[in-house]
Amino acid sequence: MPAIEIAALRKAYGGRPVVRDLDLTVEAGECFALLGPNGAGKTTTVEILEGFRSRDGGRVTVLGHDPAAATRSWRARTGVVAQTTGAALDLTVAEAVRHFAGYHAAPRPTDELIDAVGLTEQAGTRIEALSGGQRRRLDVALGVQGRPELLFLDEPTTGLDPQGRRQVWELVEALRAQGTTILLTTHYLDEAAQLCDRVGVITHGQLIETAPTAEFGGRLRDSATVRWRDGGQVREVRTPTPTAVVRDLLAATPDGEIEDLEILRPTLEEIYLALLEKADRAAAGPVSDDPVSDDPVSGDPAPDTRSLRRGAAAGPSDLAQPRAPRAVLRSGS
Ligand SMILES: Nc1ncnc2c1ncn2[C@@H]1O[C@H](COP(=O)(O)OP(=O)(O)OP(=O)(O)O)[C@@H](O)[C@H]1O
Repeated sequence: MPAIEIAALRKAYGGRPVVRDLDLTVEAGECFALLGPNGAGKTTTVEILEGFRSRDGGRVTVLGHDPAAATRSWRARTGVVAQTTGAALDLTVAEAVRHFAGYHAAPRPTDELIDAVGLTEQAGTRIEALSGGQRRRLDVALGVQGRPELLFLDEPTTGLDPQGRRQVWELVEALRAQGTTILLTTHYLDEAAQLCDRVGVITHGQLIETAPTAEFGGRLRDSATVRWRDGGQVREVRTPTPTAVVRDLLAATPDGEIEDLEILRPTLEEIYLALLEKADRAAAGPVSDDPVSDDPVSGDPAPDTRSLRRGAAAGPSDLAQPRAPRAVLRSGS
């Protein structure tokens, strides 16, 4: 049985829809990352799944139950790291952890848990005296304290320093290895790529893309940028067929040496931003969906390889601003 099943979920605030016919299935043991811009509807969706927010329509099943009718035993099987902390500020870290241990049947040992989130030195510090990042670490500790089957992580590493992020990642990886299902919302694409099996992108309350992390972006991922230098000028073409572009370039290069030739693939972040731009364009009006006639990342027209020859005038897509995608091949002088 999937850990989470959502069908046609709807939610509006004051008549304004913020979750619109959302469908999603998360399998047991899976880590799923929900990405999306501010206000996209991520927290609203997650809070409905947690049983903390009502829905207006659709079917939702979490660990076999409707969270709208959450029971104590069902809650004990889920862990929540929300965006805002709930622990009393005058407790020390250790007191808070011991206090919340009482809510769980088999809590993780206090010292082990505090150590796992890197708060051992702050165990005797009052929560009100912790930095924002240290409080976030405590939130994470309290969310995983009850060894949940399903863990909701709402932007768990926002505000953490790089070391804190790594510690939370290690904790999440350990939980995954133990079979915990994880639903993670994040603005960090590297975090989604590092931790999760699948990612989904939500914008305007709709899921516009769901894919295994390795396949995220579909044909956007297949788009490449061929960049080279021609007479001191940087030239650039975006294309789904970089080999053909390089072949044309070589044919037009008498000495067989293309200066500063690079073939670059879009980063996860570029793919994500391209998906959002496309969704924004679709929301604003009809767009072309033809994979050949449009460059899927830039939205530019497909390159005319005839214009690649040295000395030929470059069209607008040929000279698009370089955007520093990840290099996968580099050659040249
Ligand atoms: N209780 C509420 N009453 C009215 N509007 C709300 C309420 N909670 C959220 N919203 C609105 O619903 C929309 C979606 O909010 P939500 O918090 O789900 O987005 P999000 O994707 O989690 O954003 P972020 O990345 O900023 O956390 C936003 O426009 C927000 O202002």
